[in-house]
Amino acid sequence: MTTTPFGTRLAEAIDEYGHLCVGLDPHPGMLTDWGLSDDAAGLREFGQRVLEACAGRVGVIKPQVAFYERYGPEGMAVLAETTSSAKEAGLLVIGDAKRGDIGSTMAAYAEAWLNPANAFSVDALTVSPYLGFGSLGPAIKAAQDYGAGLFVLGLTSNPEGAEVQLAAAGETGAASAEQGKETVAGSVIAQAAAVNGAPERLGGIGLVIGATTVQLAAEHGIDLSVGRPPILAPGYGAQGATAAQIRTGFAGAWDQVLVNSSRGILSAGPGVSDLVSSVASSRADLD
Ligand SMILES: O=C(O)c1cc(=O)[nH]c(=O)n1[C@@H]1O[C@H](COP(=O)(O)O)[C@@H](O)[C@H]1O
Repeated sequence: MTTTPFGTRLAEAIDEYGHLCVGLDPHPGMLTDWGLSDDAAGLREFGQRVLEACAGRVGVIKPQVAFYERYGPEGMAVLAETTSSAKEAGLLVIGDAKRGDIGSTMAAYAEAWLNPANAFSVDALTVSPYLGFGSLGPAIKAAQDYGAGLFVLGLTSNPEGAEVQLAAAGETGAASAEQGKETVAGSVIAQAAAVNGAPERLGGIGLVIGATTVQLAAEHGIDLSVGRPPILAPGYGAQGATAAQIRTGFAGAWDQVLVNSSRGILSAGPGVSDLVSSVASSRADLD
């Protein structure tokens, strides 16, 4: 059975449901605010309510793995269950696990998260290239083999990211980068673009570019539209970026962008109808 490539599936989801991605970040304080227990049962109920609010209203959700991992095996079982229910409801799932390791270990992470036969299988995974872009090779191969996607951390939304991401690129990275090659992030972004080639609509190897930091791309001569990577843009809402700033910041790359909102949506809970209203107003704000 051939799977439609992730870039194509994501482009269709954006066309149908717009640019909003809802983040499932069940902070312990949020479970309490929702009147739920701070355990796996609370986590399960949280996920069911968010999925009910999202199904048929957004195209993509992004569970943040750390909030499940902290409940041990029971939490990870809830993650697998929530992911599988989301897929059944027609949602694309980005697993936000930010994996990154030496190549041989990266291959095992890629199998765990991208092989559809495995319990945590997601449509796309967030990965860190800061052990060197080449260390992601096995994950890129797995993504291509399984028709899955990756979102490679480029310019992250947190202010501390700049000390690494905007440092001068070393010899190897700079030599292989054709644009924005002066910085580490520019080199990473250029190498992701090279893997994508020239896709019709969106490639399978995406980037994470913070909604709060996107202006750094233009300031450092980085063209985000080369290779048409899908772009996951966290930072809308709780971290302060507005829809107007995001549209201006991404400019010509806007049709590649998926804007994540986690606390901005979830703080409307615990009622499903309030979550639905919050999803609708964020979608209208962004679209
Ligand atoms: O990869 C991510 O999703 C990510 C990258 C980044 O640069 N900044 C960032 O905030 N994120 C994630 O996006 C989500 C943002 O959550 P809110 O600030 O509550 O909307 C969290 O799950 C973060 O882990």
